[in-house]
Amino acid sequence: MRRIDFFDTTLRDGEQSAGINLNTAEKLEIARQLERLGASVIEAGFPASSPGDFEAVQRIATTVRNSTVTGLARAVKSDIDTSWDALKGAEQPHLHVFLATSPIHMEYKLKKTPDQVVDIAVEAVKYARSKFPLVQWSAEDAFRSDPAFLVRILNEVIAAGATTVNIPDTVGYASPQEYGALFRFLKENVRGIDRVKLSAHCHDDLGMAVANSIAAIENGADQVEGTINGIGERAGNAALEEIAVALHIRKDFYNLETGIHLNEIKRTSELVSRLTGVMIQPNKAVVGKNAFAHESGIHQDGMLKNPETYEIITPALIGAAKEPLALGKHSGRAAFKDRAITMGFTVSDDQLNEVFAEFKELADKKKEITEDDLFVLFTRQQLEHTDTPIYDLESIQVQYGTNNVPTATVTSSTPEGETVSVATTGAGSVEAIFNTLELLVKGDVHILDYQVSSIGKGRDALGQAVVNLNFNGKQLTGRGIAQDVLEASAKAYLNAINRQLVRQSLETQKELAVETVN
Ligand SMILES: CC(=O)SCCNC(=O)CCNC(=O)[C@H](O)C(C)(C)COP(=O)(O)OP(=O)(O)OC[C@H]1O[C@@H](n2cnc3c(N)ncnc32)[C@H](O)[C@@H]1OP(=O)(O)O
Ligand SMILES: CC(C)C(=O)C(=O)O
Repeated sequence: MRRIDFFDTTLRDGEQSAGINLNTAEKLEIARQLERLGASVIEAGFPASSPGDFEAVQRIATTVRNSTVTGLARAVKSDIDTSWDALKGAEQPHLHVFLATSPIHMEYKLKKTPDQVVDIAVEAVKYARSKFPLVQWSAEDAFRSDPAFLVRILNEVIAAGATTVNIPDTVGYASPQEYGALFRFLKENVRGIDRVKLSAHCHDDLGMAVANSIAAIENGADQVEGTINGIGERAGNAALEEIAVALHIRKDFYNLETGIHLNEIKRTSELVSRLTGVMIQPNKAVVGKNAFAHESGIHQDGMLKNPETYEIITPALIGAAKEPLALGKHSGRAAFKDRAITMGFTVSDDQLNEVFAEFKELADKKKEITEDDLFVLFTRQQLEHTDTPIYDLESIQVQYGTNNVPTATVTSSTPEGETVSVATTGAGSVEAIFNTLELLVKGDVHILDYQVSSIGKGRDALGQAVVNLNFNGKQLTGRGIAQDVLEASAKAYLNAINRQLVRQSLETQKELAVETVN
């Protein structure tokens, strides 16, 4: 049976969504889960773009073994060299190098003639192949390129040693018929195209990314690229979980296999949503909260008589069937560890002891510990390990009354190692907290977005806050979880600020390392 490879770019194109910033521990956790999901290729980042991306790609390349790990590079020698340093420890070092081929990108962005673009692409692929056994070349904005020019440049990059060629619809402009026709045309006209992998990369600006990816598959693509939950630049990328489930459910029509373990989809989707802070719309295909909810009487009647009347996908297929609650206040370490492993987490004994203590604390406060709560405990544990001095919230007190001015008092340790208490007022409790924290961090902070949600069900569910803010000119997203939403809000704010401190510290370390070498 023909196989379609899944190239996951959640950690690169997905992270390019406005406001998403993942740290290395979060990226590693997502990469491990993508490996379990069965992604053929994981694009872990853009190593030359920042020390943080470099570190994450390097960690993922040396950790993941069952998926190929790649990183993105411009057609520039220094980007390729930096990517090699990040990726050389991988099982099968793979580079993804790109250059735009559409008239508008060549003329206005690159300021190069088509001939120059061909030469730069060929040189970059040859140079990349002198280091990497696997090199994917992407024609950025391929769909808006002249098809004859695409044939010419693809002939050249394949001759230069590209092992995969990718034909992106960078701005989400294609319709399925047109995108499929382009793949058929390239299959029929490019020399050596059957010797390399042919890849599709679609964006969702007109809501057609998944349909376009499937059209490419129908017309000869060997690989599809996309992200979990469809996150990504602007309107996002093709949602990989939707493509995988569509190919499975309509196997009778497509007759293809993918290597994707469908029962890992729900867990992967939740992990990505929680760590990025990007909520999943309730009616989203496959992973939305309502994807399996049958509300109206006629549908419910049909479901009761025969579920197949209205249900084409079962929750169990994507791993969404919930286990009965197994853990509570009286549970011990063995059952707890077993549950962590079943949920797909990799935790050392030290980490386990730490999370177990938090679990016991939570079990004292809550009647029921759900899988959602456990998920929060495990992911939080992965987030908060850093050697960089950061702000650590010790306590928060808020005075609120309908006839009082809300006042917040925060006590926190600072990166300088002091413990300070600050207090001020605001128009509401949350504003009072944010104003107080702004005094604490002594910076220029603008709140761009703020969301609060509950994790799990019931009135004693944990509260999650996501704060998107601008701190001294940098856009950052922070997440906080606590029993109380005000505490969660303060934690989310400080989490965003701490991310910038960790990033700055990585940049300083890199500059010092460069100075030492020089
Ligand atoms: C379609 C996509 O998703 S492509 C991936 C997009 N992702 C990102 O851009 C995220 C990471 N990017 C970054 O951190 C920065 O843009 C960097 C570090 C890569 C470069 O930063 P800077 O050196 O400041 O350059 P800046 O971003 O302003 O401009 C990009 C430059 O790269 C050039 N360029 C763009 N694509 C390519 C390419 N594929 N190959 C070679 N050069 C390229 C542009 O023409 C421009 O060159 P110019 O400065 O001579 O005009
Ligand atoms: C780098 C390429 C593959 C890309 O992200 C795009 O064209 O959208």
